Amino acid sequence: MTEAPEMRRGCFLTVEGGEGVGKSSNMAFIADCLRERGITVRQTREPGGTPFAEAVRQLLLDRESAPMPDEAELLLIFAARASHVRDVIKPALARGEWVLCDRFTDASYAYQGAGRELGEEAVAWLEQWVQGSLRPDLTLLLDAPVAVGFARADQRGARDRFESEVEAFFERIRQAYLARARAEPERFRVVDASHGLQAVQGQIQALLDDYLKQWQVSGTIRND
Ligand SMILES: Nc1ncnc2c1ncn2[C@@H]1O[C@H](COP(=O)(O)OP(=O)(O)O)[C@@H](O)[C@H]1O
Ligand SMILES: Cc1cn([C@H]2C[C@H](O)[C@@H](COP(=O)(O)OP(=O)(O)O)O2)c(=O)[nH]c1=O
Repeated sequence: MTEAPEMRRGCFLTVEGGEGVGKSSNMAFIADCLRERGITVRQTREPGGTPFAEAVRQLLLDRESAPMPDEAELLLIFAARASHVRDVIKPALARGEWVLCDRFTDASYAYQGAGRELGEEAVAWLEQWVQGSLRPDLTLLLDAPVAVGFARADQRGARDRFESEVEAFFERIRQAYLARARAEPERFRVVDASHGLQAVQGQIQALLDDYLKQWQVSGTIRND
């Protein structure tokens, strides 16, 4: 008999993409799709997810923050992540919950590794040190041209510290995300986020249905 997904160790699902592609708009939709199937979902975000990490987020996003070296930005992101991983993500997964996270370490590869041009090596080292073997099981990459994302993000309000960067920064980020998706096709699902919200949600629903079938068939239990 196939074991119900909620009986196993939880699944770690992340949502990634550039600015304004619709991550925040789709988080509740994804959580609802999973809950409708009886799955317990812990919805969270990065940078953030714990009081400490949310304080670091303020520092990172605030345009009035004192200028910081790119290396300091990367270290702050991993400082926040250490708290989030230890206090929220790992305990939830151990309880068998599904963790749905708005951005995770793929964002560090894309924004700091490629956008800030710090390279992959420093990110990979911090990833291993801070996370151990913890990696997302499934990553939905919402992809849209940079100009499309910004036209949407600008409707939302004033730009934060990251959003104030030049267009070339966001082109590097988009290409880095797409390259990561090509390198790990079994983990990534790329969603064409340039369409309207309903069409995007249709794609997401189909991808999730497909993934849930796989999850039920394989009966995967990971041992971190
Ligand atoms: N597929 C879509 N088509 C049109 N507008 C969208 C779509 N997805 C999101 N939006 C709108 O674009 C803006 C940015 O979306 P948001 O979800 O905040 O993006 P992100 O979290 O990826 O930066 C919001 O005003 C949202 O209502
Ligand atoms: C998780 C993470 C986020 N970020 C940046 C990307 C975003 O500009 C910012 C905040 O993320 P987010 O709240 O997802 O921004 P938005 O909804 O505007 O897309 O943090 C990094 O640079 N590196 C990281 O590792």
